[in-house]
Amino acid sequence: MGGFIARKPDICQSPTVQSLVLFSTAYPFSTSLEVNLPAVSAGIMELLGILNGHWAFTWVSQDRFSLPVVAIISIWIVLFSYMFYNLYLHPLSSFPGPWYAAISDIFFARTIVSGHAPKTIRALHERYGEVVRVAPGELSFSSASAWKDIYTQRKSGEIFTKDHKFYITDDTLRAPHVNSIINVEEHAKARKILSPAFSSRSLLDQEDVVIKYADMLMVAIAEESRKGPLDLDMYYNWVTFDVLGELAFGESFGSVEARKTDLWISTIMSMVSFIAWAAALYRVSPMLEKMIGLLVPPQMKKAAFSHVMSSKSKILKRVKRGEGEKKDFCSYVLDIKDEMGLNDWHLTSYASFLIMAGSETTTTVMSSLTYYLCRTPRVYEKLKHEITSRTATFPYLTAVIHEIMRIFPPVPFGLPRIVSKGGETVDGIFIPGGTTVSVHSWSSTHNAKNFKDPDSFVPERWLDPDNTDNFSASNPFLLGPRGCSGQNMAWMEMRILIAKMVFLFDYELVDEKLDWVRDSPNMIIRQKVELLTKVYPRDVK
Ligand code: HEM
Repeated sequence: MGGFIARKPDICQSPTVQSLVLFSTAYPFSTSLEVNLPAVSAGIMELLGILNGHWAFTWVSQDRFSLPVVAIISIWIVLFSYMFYNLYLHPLSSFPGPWYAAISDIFFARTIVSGHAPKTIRALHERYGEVVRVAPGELSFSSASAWKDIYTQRKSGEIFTKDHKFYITDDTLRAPHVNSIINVEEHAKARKILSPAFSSRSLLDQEDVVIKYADMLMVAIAEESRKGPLDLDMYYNWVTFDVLGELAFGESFGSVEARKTDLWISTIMSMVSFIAWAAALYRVSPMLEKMIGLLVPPQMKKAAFSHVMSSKSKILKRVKRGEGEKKDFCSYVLDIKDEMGLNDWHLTSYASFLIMAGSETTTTVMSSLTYYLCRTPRVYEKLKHEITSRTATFPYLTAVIHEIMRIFPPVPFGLPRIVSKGGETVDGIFIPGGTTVSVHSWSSTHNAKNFKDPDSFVPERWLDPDNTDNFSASNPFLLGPRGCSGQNMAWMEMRILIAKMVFLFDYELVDEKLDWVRDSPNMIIRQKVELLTKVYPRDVK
């Protein structure tokens, strides 16, 4: 027995215990809904005070446990109470979902970086229904009506804001850009200033650029295909990046011409993985996210850093060059530079986002379509017939593009938004304010309630007047004020590339066992998969 009065202060007064308690309460509850954080922390301190007055006090005073041990036990109690609270007392506790997703953010964080998020979340929807609690403060939806409820303006005039846990920004690697600005007014300003870049007039100029690079690509494919099978995913990547390079910086990456992947392109996937890791770590603890450099594989960190540095040098080169005859995307970003207080990191971030947003997505559509056309010769023949007969309009081509973006949405993830203060109704259900909500795109387009035979590639569904599918459940470009600005450009580019590919070539997959859905890892967006294809220029076969 030791003289505890002299040796042991009240454990609640210990700065170490206090900071541990505050940290362990603050960070888990910070992901929770409209919780009064000081009140929760005070409650837990009170609880520790009671413990201190009873067993902890006695046990420490009797030298059975040292102060650090009591602190650790106390933290376990706090964590246990947190999990218990999440499971049984939380405002979302009545929503369906697995217990392991409800108790902490770890399950969802792991899902983000697992590479299998679309499959995992779809399986949860199939098991628990159209609304699933995927994290303590987060609900995922898969119904058609939730899209409008979550992403468009509410009757009250409010818009659910983007969730900062996902759209993380800092002043260097992830400086805010048009897509990641959280503040509604600030975003509206940035979007408005950029809008001329996406007008119908600009689209006409952009079409010339797309045709130029699409023609170069066709020549490259025709010539290279004589040497053996081609990884078409890489070829599509070259062309979409070159187009965006020219449109964004007034200078392409020169990949189609050199038939070689630029360093910028080769590091972009590491940047996306880095962003996915940041989002995953931030959910577990903002402190962990700050240590991301120590936690992700060194090659990923190196590639992400090199990507940012090459983006920065590209944008600075563009700024130095000044305005040319034609405006590029950078011209519009530079127009808002002073008004919005953008520094070099912001400019880098804008450029990097615009290029990534406009190229990886389109590449995904092109590669996925090549795969599905090879696997569904009926559709390929029908499309070939439409394109080679040069009709005035191409309704089947349009249906094919809708269907490929349904079966393999380029952004398959649920884009998270925060329910406004006071709560709102989503899909007919009242959701408390502060809840993170999203429509999981992949689950919505593979929900059998929305689409018959959701795993079958059937473009005809988009043309059949008697079809009963719910087309409003497929929104590859999102809806509302935060929807894709470049969708007209994307449609134009996809139509040109697909029409040229189908007009000029027949193709066949080399790997008979390739399963595009199973074999495409996903980190927010699809990661690269080799799409080795034997290409036959039509008159050669
Ligand atoms: C098939 C191709 C494409 C798909 C499926 C697609 C999809 C999307 C989606 C889902 C968003 C919303 C992201 C979010 O809320 O976090 C988005 C935003 C955006 N996309 Fe696209 N996109 C495509 C092509 C393009 C192209 C070619 C451009 C042109 C550069 C572009 C520019 C943008 C921009 C600027 C935003 C941000 C809009 C804002 O926040 O105001 N996208 N896109």
